Amino acid sequence: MWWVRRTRYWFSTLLYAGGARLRPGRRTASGGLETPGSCGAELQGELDRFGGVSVHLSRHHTLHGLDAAAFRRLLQAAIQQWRSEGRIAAWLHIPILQSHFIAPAASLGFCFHHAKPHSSTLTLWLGEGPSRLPGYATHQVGVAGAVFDVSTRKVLVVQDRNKLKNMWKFPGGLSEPGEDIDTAVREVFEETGVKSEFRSLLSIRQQHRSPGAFGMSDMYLVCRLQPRSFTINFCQQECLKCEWIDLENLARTKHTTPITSRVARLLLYGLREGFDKIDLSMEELPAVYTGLFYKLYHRELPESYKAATGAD
Ligand SMILES: NC(=O)C1=CN([C@@H]2O[C@H](COP(=O)(O)OP(=O)(O)OC[C@H]3O[C@@H](n4cnc5c(N)ncnc54)[C@H](O)[C@@H]3O)[C@@H](O)[C@H]2O)C=CC1
Ligand SMILES: [Mg+2]
Repeated sequence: MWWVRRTRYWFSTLLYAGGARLRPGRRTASGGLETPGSCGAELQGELDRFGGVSVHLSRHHTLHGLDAAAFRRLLQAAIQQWRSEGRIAAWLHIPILQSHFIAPAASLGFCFHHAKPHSSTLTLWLGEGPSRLPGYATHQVGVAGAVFDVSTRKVLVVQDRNKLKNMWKFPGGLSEPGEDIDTAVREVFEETGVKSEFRSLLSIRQQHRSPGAFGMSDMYLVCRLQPRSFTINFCQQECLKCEWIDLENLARTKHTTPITSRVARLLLYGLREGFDKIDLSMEELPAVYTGLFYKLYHRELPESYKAATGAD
């Protein structure tokens, strides 16, 4: 019951963060603050395991109607308190409709950490020396499917409608948050109408400063998929063409991208020597965090090694 544990953890951190909870005062009719100790506006934080304080403004109903200057005073008092308590960082989660609190927070040293469609998160390092807070996510993950039919030796390829050069490539696209590498199965179906099953991971490309990733880094993974249907019904918005083509032709043609050409040669090698020579197969394992699982990809380990400790 991981969620029971999580709920308990949340309450205990909230209680432990009692010191991080402030009552600097209440707004008066004139917009000022009354003396500390009175009830009213307060910034209630949760302590994280590193000693940082996290404040979710959406949980602070007393902030409604507060102007930027009053919020700045409240936050300034809170920062002073957190410093005196030895907190190492402050995290401020601001709903988009309370974005007028961003400027006063920035004037006190807060910077953007990340933004989601309906909220932004700002941080302030309070510890010694330069900030040790990790940055936000830096990569996007694109997954493509090399759908290969062993009996006909044909592989499914598309030409992108939005590209300047029309090269053959494997159908694929960006992984949604929380989605597994078998994004490839979904993307292949959405782009081509062909149903398939995941077999293995074949290659990983990492590229930095990618224009398609808003200047961030791009991981592009190609999977080997087994076709479960063959009729093509391709997406007209994304693709110009979609065909089953001979694998040897794909390995030879100039009308393809270098990565597609390399993976075609990898598939040819697998076809001749056995796919176990090229496949990174997948196994689902329990994570150290209770209730969570992950998928691990590597070359097949012989049974005799699976339980081995490494000692002779
Ligand atoms: N070597 C290869 O064979 C290639 C590999 N890739 C990799 O494929 C992955 C991405 O796959 P895609 O098929 O491009 O993604 P995708 O299939 O998830 O979505 C692409 C579609 O999103 C829409 N779109 C994207 N950016 C847009 C924008 N700025 N404005 C409006 N619409 C927009 C367009 O409709 C586009 O057709 C990346 O990891 C990339 O590195 C991409 C091209 C070639
Ligand atoms: Mg695509």
